[in-house]
Amino acid sequence: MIVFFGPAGAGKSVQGQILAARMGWRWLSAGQLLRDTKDVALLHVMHEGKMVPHEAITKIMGEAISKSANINQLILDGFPRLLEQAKWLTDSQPAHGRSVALVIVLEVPREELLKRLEIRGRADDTPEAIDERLKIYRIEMYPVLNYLTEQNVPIVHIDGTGSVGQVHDRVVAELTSRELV
Ligand SMILES: Nc1ncnc2c1ncn2[C@@H]1O[C@H](COP(=O)(O)OP(=O)(O)O)[C@@H](O)[C@H]1O
Repeated sequence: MIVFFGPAGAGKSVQGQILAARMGWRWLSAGQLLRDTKDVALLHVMHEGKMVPHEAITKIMGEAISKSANINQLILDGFPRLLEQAKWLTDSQPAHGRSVALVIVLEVPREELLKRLEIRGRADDTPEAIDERLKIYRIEMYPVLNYLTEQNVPIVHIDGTGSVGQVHDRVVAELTSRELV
């Protein structure tokens, strides 16, 4: 599994989808899987930019990972976001028969994130929800990355600015140097 990590607007989904399409891998986006449930209570939480309950997101991600048994490599996007999710993921690695090969942290300055989110204009991209999501990221990123470091999960920080193609090239160069492609 390769995890794309970063704040809202960093380009996790775009990069995750391009990489999956190019390599024949599967892209599993927490946000997309949650939206696909059409569950009114979950959608309400998402609309406020808050995190959905642990049980809900781990059930959805766990099922999606289990259903992907025949897929060579999985790209996780937007999961794990919280420490308890990171713990769940490393604890369930043996059950899934997969481990996290690399965490890619996409780095983009705040002003650029805000510009990108304004252009995206998704239903849950209200100023309040964006603020809340960026705040949660600032608070949670260190516990999650520290925990994964302690677990010897490789982490790389990649510059997420520039064109989609430029960022993709940086990602592929990193995966190539680690012999993951
Ligand atoms: N790992 C997660 N745990 C809990 N809630 C999540 C998680 N991932 C996504 N969500 C919910 O889905 C919303 C949209 O997430 P996502 O599509 O990844 O967009 P963004 O990258 O812009 O935050 C989040 O604001 C949150 O409510």
